[in-house]
Parts: sequence; structure tokens; C-alpha cells
Amino acid sequence: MGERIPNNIFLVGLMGAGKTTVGKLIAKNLGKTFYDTDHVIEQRTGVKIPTIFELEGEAGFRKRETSTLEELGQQDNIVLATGGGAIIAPENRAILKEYGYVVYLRANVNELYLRTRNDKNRPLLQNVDVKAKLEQLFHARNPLYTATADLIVDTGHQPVAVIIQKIETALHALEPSCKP
Ligand SMILES: Nc1ncnc2c1ncn2[C@@H]1O[C@H](COP(=O)(O)OP(=O)(O)OP(=O)(O)O)[C@@H](O)[C@H]1O
Ligand SMILES: O=C(O)C1=C[C@@H](O)[C@@H](O)[C@H](O)C1
Ligand SMILES: [Mg+2]
Repeated sequence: MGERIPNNIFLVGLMGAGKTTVGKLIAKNLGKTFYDTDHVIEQRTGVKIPTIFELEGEAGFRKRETSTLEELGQQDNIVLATGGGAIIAPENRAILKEYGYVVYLRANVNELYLRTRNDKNRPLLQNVDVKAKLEQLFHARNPLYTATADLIVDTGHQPVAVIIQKIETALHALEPSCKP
């Protein structure tokens, strides 16, 4: 970790893990700029993510996600909420590892289900058995989030304030040269 640009915090985890919610507050507390790859992509295209999936397929969205990550990763002193699927591509994982301190917000499938079941802006969870889909995604992605993370924080049954406190405590405990 000593050779990495250490000022950025990248939040990873499944849909509903709380990356956007937690990221905004951490950025405010630490005086960093907040970005969310999903929102940046929506702003640039002028449409919501389900529309990008409809027009360009998941593959088209993933290309946009990688180029957005590449670009934002070059910035300094940011907190970045990544899309839930950003962890899939090896090149994305390399960007995350190289340019920031990676925090995995982990929650179990039941919790994620309760948080996402009524959301219409997550195309992968429309017209499917949401719990079964989340289970499949958890199974496929949990090892990748775990392997990529510098810090894992459980977010199930944890108020957002407690999650933020845990992350900030972990950051304070780091060597000064490794602190984001
Ligand atoms: N610790 C928590 N406890 C209870 N509810 C939470 C917690 N964290 C987030 N939520 C709620 O869960 C929902 C999803 O949170 P959020 O949008 O921050 O997740 P996300 O990780 O950014 O998801 P996505 O990958 O789809 O963008 C929101 O309604 C949010 O208020
Ligand atoms: O888990 C995923 O693959 C996704 C999560 C969201 O953040 C969005 O990036 C998109 O809906 C895909
Ligand atoms: Mg989000």
C-alpha cells in the first residue's frame, strides 16, 4: 500500500450496501469530494441507468463504468461510491487497488433485499426473483469484493452513523503514510 496514491476512498459492495448513503457523509466529514459512478454516468448520458441497459445492454453500461472509473481514479482526495458491479472487471479492480483505499460495505442477502426490493432504478433486479438474484450476485461477487478490499465493514443492522464511525476509526489507525 505504501506506493499507492492514498488520498482516495473507494466504496464497493452490492446494490443496497449503502455506498451512496455512506459515501456522501464520509466525504463531508473528511473534507473530500464525493462522486458516485452511477450518478456521473447518468449525468453524462442524460438518462437513467435502466435506459442505458435497454439501449446498450449491460456490456455498454460496463464500458461506460470502466471509463468513468479510469477518469475519476486520477483525481485526488475523493470518496467514490462505485456501482455494485464495478468489481467484476479485472481492469476495474486494478484501478481501485492502484488509486485508493478500498472499503467493502458488506451486508447479507436478506438485508440487501429489504433495502432494494422496491427500487426501480436497478435494472438487474427488475422482473426477477429479487432475493434469488441477490444471492447469485453475492455468491459471485463477495470473493472479489473481499480480495480487493483494504477494509471490510459489516453494514447489516448497523445504523449509518455507526458504519461511518467504524470506517473513520480504521482510517485513523493507519500509518500516516497510508492514510487516505
Ligand atoms: N446501514 C443502513 N441501514 C439501513 N438502511 C440503509 C443503510 N445503508 C443504506 N440504507 C438504505 O438502503 C438503500 C440503499 O442504499 P444506497 O443507495 O446507499 O446503496 P448503494 O450501495 O449505493 O446501492 P447501488 O449499488 O444500487 O447504488 C437506501 O434506501 C438507503 O437509505
Ligand atoms: O450490481 C450491479 O451490477 C449494478 C449496480 C448499480 O450500482 C448500477 O451500477 C447498475 O444498476 C448495476
Ligand atoms: Mg449507489
